[in-house]
This record gives sequence, C-alpha cells and structure tokens, in this order.
Amino acid sequence: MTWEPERLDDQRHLSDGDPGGMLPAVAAAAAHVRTGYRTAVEARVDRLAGMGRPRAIVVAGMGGSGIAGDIMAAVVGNGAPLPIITLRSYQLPGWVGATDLVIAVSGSGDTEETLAVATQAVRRGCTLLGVGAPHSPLEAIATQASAVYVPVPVSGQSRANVWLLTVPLIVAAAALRLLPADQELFERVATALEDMAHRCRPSSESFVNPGKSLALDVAESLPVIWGSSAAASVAAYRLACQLNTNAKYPAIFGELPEAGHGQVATFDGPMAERDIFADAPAHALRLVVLRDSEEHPQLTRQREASLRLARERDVPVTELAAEGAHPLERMASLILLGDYASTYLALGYAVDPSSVAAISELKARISQ
Ligand SMILES: O=P(O)(O)OC[C@H]1O[C@](O)(CO)[C@@H](O)[C@@H]1O
Repeated sequence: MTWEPERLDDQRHLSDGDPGGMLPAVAAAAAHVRTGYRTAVEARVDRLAGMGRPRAIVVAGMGGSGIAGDIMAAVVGNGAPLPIITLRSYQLPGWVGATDLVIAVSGSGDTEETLAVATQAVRRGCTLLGVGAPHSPLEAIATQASAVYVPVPVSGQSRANVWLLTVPLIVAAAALRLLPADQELFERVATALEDMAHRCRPSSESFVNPGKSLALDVAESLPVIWGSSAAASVAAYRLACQLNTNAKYPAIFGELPEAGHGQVATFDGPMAERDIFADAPAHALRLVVLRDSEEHPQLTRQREASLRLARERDVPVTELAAEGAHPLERMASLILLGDYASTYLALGYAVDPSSVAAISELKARISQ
C-alpha cells in the first residue's frame, strides 16, 4: 500500500476505489440530520418527558454508534444537571437503576454488547430508549419492554450514519429539558454540513479541498490528534476512529488538558525526531489539534504553548478551528471534515474505506 497523493484528484479512482460508496455516504450527512430529526419526532421521543428528569443517562453503543453518546454529552455541556456517560462494553455499572435512562444505540440493531446492556436495563427497571435499525433484535427488546424506539433508516456501516444515530439522542435531551434543540437548530446544523460537504466534494482539487488537505497532512505520519474543548475532543476522537476504520491507519487520540500532562512528552521522543519507519531524517509524528471557539482560557494557553513546543522541535503541526455558533454545528463540521479526510486518506493508499475485514474476522472468532 503506497501513498499516491495524485489519486485524490483522479475522479475515476475516487469512484472505482470506493466500491462501498463511503464518499457518497459521507456526503449524505446533512440529509441524515434531517431524517434523524423527523424519525425521532415521528417515534414520539417526546414521551420521555413523562418520566421526569432521570438521575443519570447511560448511552450504550459501540464504534460508530457509541460516539452518539459522546456527542450528546458534549452538546448538553458542562452545565448538565446529571451525569451522561457512554458505555462501550457488556455490563451496566452496579449503580444504574430504575431512576436512570439507558439509551441503546446500534446501527445494525444487532451488536452483542449493546443488546446485553439493553437487556440488563430492562431487567433493572430503567427507562430504555432504543435507536437503530428497524425490525432488529434491539427493536424487539425495546418493543417487548414498551420502550420508545427510533427506527432510523441506516444503510451500510454505522460510522457512515453517525447523524441518523445521534440526532434522536439530542431530541431526547431536549425532551428532558437538558438543552433547547428545535427544528431550526437541526436545520442550521444540516446547512453547515452541506457547506462542508461542498468544500470537501471529490471534484474539488486538493489545494482548495480541506478534506483532501487534511489527508495529505496526515499521510505517511503517525498522527497525534488532540481536542481543546469537550466538543473538539469528540471530533478528535471521531477522527482517530475514522482513520482506524476507514483508512486502516493508526492514530493517537488525546484531549487537553490531559494530553499536556502526558502525550506532550512524545515531542521529545524518537518518532518526533526522525521517521523511524523509513529511517530518514524526517518526522514520523504529526500533531493535529482541533480547536473550538469556546475554550477554557487555560486550555487556550495550553493549546498555544503545545503548538509552540511542537514547532520548536520541528514536529509538523495541523491546526483546525471549528466553525459555527452552536456546539453541535461546530462538532458536526469538524466531524464531517475528518470523515472526508479519513476517506481520502484510504483512497490515497488505495484502501477500500468501507471494508472492515479484521473486525469481521475478530467477531467471527469470538462467536465460535
Ligand atoms: O452500530 P452497530 O451495528 O451496533 O455497530 C457498532 C460497531 O460495530 C461494528 O459493526 C463493528 O463490529 C462497527 O462497524 C460499528 O461501528
């Protein structure tokens, strides 16, 4: 697998090299926001208001579905009057009980970890909200428990349906009065996504295309990706995951201020000094910082100081600023930019962005 940047401007390669249609799926983000909102309203997610405010919200989901919980928590923000946690495993923590809301999210509606948690939630008498494929095992669990279920029309990989899977959670948060979120907000988010999709479209060439530029920055490096606020950190985590699954590429995720107490030390290490893979006098490490317009003042100082530190050591740096007034708009535009970049990175290496052979093999081995 060699990196050939000219592939990014070869329209034929961008379609033939993407048989699973990851680029068109990424381009559908705005439509997914609108459909996610409509489906949540039709499924009467507002019925959750009847439960009163839960003690805590636990969002159960894996991979491209679990990120929905992180996005929800970051949009509700630091002023949340209750804990919102994402659970990426098989077991509900012991403290979760009947006064809590468990939201199970699964694009296929058939992921074993998520189904296990949904079943435990029903047994413990928690309120359950399900979001996922129609006519799926998850829907069966929710229906049996008379729980609200949002049957979103997912097609392909869950990671390519992130907004279909996330928007119903934001609608639920609004029903619980955790934040104001109406159709106008989702329309603004959809418009921001349309704008980013236009700028990152396949026919737009690398030198003006922010998605292709980010892929060019990341290629042939070990990216260390940081966020400088809760919202930017969700986008940074998503970018690392998308590089893993779309481009089959390693990436290291970090979040300020914690990264300033640990990962920053790698700026003085062997990968910052030279390209340990090629044994050439270049640099393997690249620092990618996603920044938000709303940052704690100390995080702004940490971000600026870290970037200076990296540059003084000749560690290459990419800094991307989130756009938009609302945290959901800002997260959405950064996430979409990363979704494009990870897909273009895959295509630049002639890697199929949709395939997940190793994941399927791992699943097959544990099911035996
Ligand atoms: O959304 P689902 O279907 O629950 O899947 C969760 C994750 O598991 C996978 O299907 C891989 O096992 C990913 O593609 C996905 O992100």
